Amino acid sequence: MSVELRAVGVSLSGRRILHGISAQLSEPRVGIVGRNGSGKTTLARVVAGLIEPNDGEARIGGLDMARDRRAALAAVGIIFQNPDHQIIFPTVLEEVAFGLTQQGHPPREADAGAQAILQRFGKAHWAGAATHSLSQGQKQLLCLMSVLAMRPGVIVMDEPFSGLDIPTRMQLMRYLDGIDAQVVMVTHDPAQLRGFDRILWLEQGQLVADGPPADVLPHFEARMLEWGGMDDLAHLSG
Ligand SMILES: Nc1ncnc2c1ncn2[C@@H]1O[C@H](COP(=O)(O)OP(=O)(O)OP(=O)(O)O)[C@@H](O)[C@H]1O
Repeated sequence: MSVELRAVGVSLSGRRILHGISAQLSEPRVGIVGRNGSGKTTLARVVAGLIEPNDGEARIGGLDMARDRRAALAAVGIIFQNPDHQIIFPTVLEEVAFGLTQQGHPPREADAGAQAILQRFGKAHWAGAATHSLSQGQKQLLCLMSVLAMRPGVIVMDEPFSGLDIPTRMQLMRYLDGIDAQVVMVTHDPAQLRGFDRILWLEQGQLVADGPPADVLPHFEARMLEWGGMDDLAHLSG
């Protein structure tokens, strides 16, 4: 699977948010870093097909995700920062089965698929559990299992570990290690990108660096520390 961004430009509410982003992403683990407001979430939503670019195009496996929603449902899974915005069903099994039903699987098949993924993660006993009773980390794992049940080629994650304590984060990162799908992950924490293959660094909606972590992250961290030492918060509006 490969994500292809060709001169992607996005305007929201009349404001230019992304400018001419081009990248062909075929590496298994791709990180997107940048300051608050640099356009990371917008780019992640473009990759997932949730935003159609005003200019250029975004494709996965040659298909335009924003125009072909059926293909998008099969090709790309999405995990957001807050699992509470994603979970809609009262029980774990219903939540996991929902995506499979949406993909067109009949109910019994969807239930079997949901059971299988719970089993794979050693969580078969969660099937009847109330989703609202889960901890934040458990909810995020539920989202991950729900997405994996749909067997996407690409998983887009937007700050998936913020708000989780260190052991929970480490555990979820270990789960990620074992996943075959390509992962495109937005974060501003370089520590979460250990083992990644490629990093895109966005500033003010433009790609300012693109390469292996060893090349990009030291510059990114140095720049963040440099900016952190300055009083520039007053300039962030606009
Ligand atoms: N629907 C919208 N309408 C207008 N402007 C928007 C909209 N959504 C985002 N923006 C603006 O686009 C810019 C980029 O936002 P985006 O959420 O993509 O950045 P980000 O890098 O993910 O930020 P953060 O790290 O704070 O989540 C910000 O200035 C934001 O205010």
